[in-house]
Amino acid sequence: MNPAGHPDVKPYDALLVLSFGGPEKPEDVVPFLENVTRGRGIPRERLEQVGEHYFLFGGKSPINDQNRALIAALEKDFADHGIDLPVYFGNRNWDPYLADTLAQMTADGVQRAAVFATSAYSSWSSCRQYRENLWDAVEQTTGAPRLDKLRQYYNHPGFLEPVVDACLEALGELPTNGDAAHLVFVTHSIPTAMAETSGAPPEAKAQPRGAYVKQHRSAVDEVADRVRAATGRAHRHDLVYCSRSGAPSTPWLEPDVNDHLEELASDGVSQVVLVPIGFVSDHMEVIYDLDTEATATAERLGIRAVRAATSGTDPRFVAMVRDLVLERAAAERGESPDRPALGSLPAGPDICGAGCCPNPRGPRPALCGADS
Ligand SMILES: CC1=C(CCC(=O)O)c2cc3nc(cc4[nH]c(cc5[nH]c(cc1n2)c(C)c5CCC(=O)O)c(CCC(=O)O)c4C)C(CCC(=O)O)=C3C
Ligand SMILES: [Fe+2]
Repeated sequence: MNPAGHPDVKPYDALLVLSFGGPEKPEDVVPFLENVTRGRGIPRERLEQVGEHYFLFGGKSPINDQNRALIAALEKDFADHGIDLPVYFGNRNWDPYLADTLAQMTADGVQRAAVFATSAYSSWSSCRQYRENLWDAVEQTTGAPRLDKLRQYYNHPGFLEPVVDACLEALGELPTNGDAAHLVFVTHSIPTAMAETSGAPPEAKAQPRGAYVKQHRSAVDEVADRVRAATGRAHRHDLVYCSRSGAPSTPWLEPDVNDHLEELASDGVSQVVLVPIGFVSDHMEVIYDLDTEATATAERLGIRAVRAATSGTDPRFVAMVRDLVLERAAAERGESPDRPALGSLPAGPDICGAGCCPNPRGPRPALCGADS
């Protein structure tokens, strides 16, 4: 508490919500895809397909609106808790671009901001690439504020508890309350090489190499345990992947959700809940890869599929962001805050380890790490 009796956010004077970005209208789709894939060797064919996913939804991704809704919920939550902290919004791949937002924060006199990225797990794509983006933006901005990226939150109760409830709700929509339903936990596929080096530098033989999959398994087991405790039934469950990209010759994490559904159908499974455990809102991967493509696959196979909700603006998820800011602020003041974490892995570090989650295309400077 600060002298006014409000939670103490010192040394922070702003929060930055950092996300992926997405197109807002059809003309944005191609330039957006160019931003995402510059220098990545994504085959032209794949890009055309992904463009079609966006055009199917009018050329607009829901992700920016969802982030604006999260920010509105955060502003209300902060106000309700007597926290005076402006919230800024910056993206990696689309307007509002991170560099523009940082220039605005600088002009507004922000000195030191906490950064919340809309990506819960560790890997180059989901963590270090955002840290590289922060470095680049700070480099371009004279007098930029100091930025502290908040820890990964895949095992935070405020992230996992809404997922448990979403599973229960989805089960309730199935005949006989999803008695025999499989829980199909889905996350974004990444190249297996990126998955292996996630969490630690390539030369490290020790834990936590392979953090991306380990973190997902820990989250999945925790949710499945809690669903079992609530229903009194042990639902069979698996971790599978969506949105594979890249060259066909590069191995990515498998099985793909559609192949997995084929497998389940041949085992006689007739009900599934698709749980987007890798995502925090219903962006394009969720509404296309799961709600459109995987749902059509399930239908074709005679499997009844219900998709569980993402955290979105669930009040517990919003409160988690507040808790992460307060936790980090306390740590930066030299206190020893509680670090809530569920499952088999401890709360992640505030400062990423040296060389963790390396960039597959070679080292690039990144903010918010022991090697920054
Ligand atoms: C781990 C991970 C997350 C989850 C963590 C996080 O949220 O950050 C994520 C999220 C997202 N990915 C998104 C969109 C895209 N990702 C692509 C390509 C890629 N993603 C990768 C990984 C991830 N991606 C990778 C290794 C590539 C290959 C190219 C590269 O090495 O970078 C491509 C290119 C086309 C294609 O090939 O699919 C697009 C359009 C959107 C926006 C959705 C919307 O618009 O609503 C979101 C939230
Ligand atoms: Fe992606």
